[in-house]
Amino acid sequence: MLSGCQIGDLVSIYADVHKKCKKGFQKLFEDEGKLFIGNGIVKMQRYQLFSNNIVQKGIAVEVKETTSGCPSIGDDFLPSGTALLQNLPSIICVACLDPQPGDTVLDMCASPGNKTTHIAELTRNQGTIVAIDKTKNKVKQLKALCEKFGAKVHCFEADSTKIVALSQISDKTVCDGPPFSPEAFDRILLDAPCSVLGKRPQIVNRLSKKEIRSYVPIQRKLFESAVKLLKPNGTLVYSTCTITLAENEAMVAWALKTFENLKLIKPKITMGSPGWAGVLADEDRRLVQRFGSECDVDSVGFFFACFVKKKEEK
Ligand SMILES: C[S@@+](CC[C@H](N)C(=O)[O-])C[C@H]1O[C@@H](n2cnc3c(N)ncnc32)[C@H](O)[C@@H]1O
Repeated sequence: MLSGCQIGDLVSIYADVHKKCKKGFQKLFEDEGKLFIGNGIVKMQRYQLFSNNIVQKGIAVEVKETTSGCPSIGDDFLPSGTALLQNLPSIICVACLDPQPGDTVLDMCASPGNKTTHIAELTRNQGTIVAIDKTKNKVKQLKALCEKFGAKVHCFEADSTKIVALSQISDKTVCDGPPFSPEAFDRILLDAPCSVLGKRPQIVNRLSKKEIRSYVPIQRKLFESAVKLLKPNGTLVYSTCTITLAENEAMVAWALKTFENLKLIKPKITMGSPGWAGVLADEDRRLVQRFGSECDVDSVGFFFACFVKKKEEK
């Protein structure tokens, strides 16, 4: 922000891709990593942003136009607790989990709880919903969001790769938290930790190839827990907000090969494009749902697949 900028001035907004612009820099910043992203109106002056001992909170520049075309939608857009804005594929993937009143549902990787609250809404708060996340702070966020929306959810801090009991537990219910008896849930959402390459807008990504590849082992372990915890005839939705073949189609191919009792099914809503070629049979590619830049629907990069657990024949 240039010296002399006044509240109400129209200014251009740039991303500093190479992180070279120092806080409080007074001269015009020039760098090849300076990327124009939109225009806005000044709401705070330099001294409010850069003086010592100032708690930097609030809106400094109100965005009016963006190169991405996305509207600026903050917390003030709608009254608190009335609606939660989500990207289209995230909404569709929970709609395809199709939770019903009375169902016992597990959200294995739930924080901050966007999909959990949607699940509660679809069950009309008449299901038994269990939501897990790995760290204390994330569970705090999850509980806060559920509370804000009046979603009746049992939230627990746990590693979802380690939540399956070795055998049936008779003296406790899923509401008491993990470990859970095998085959305890009607529906399971595995919205897996992933390389998040589908996020938009994404001006720059600093993940190394090693980091991008690091998610598959944990996704497989989570999948193993999910299959064990699913009731026969139960529904499992696996989703990621990334675009790699390894975390998406290849994960589905691995699951179908590893768990003979798992069947890929056609989702209730099919707005996504077929999966990428290479690892899945053509009929299976048509069942999985891929979203992203080269797909028909204009949305973030996202992937999901719906499975049903076949009943064992006796
Ligand atoms: C894609 S985010 C979930 C987003 C969430 N479903 C939503 O819609 O708001 C993945 C989450 O998985 C959590 N996570 C990662 N590893 C986990 C594990 N082993 N057990 C449980 N949660 C885990 C992360 O903390 C993160 O919050």
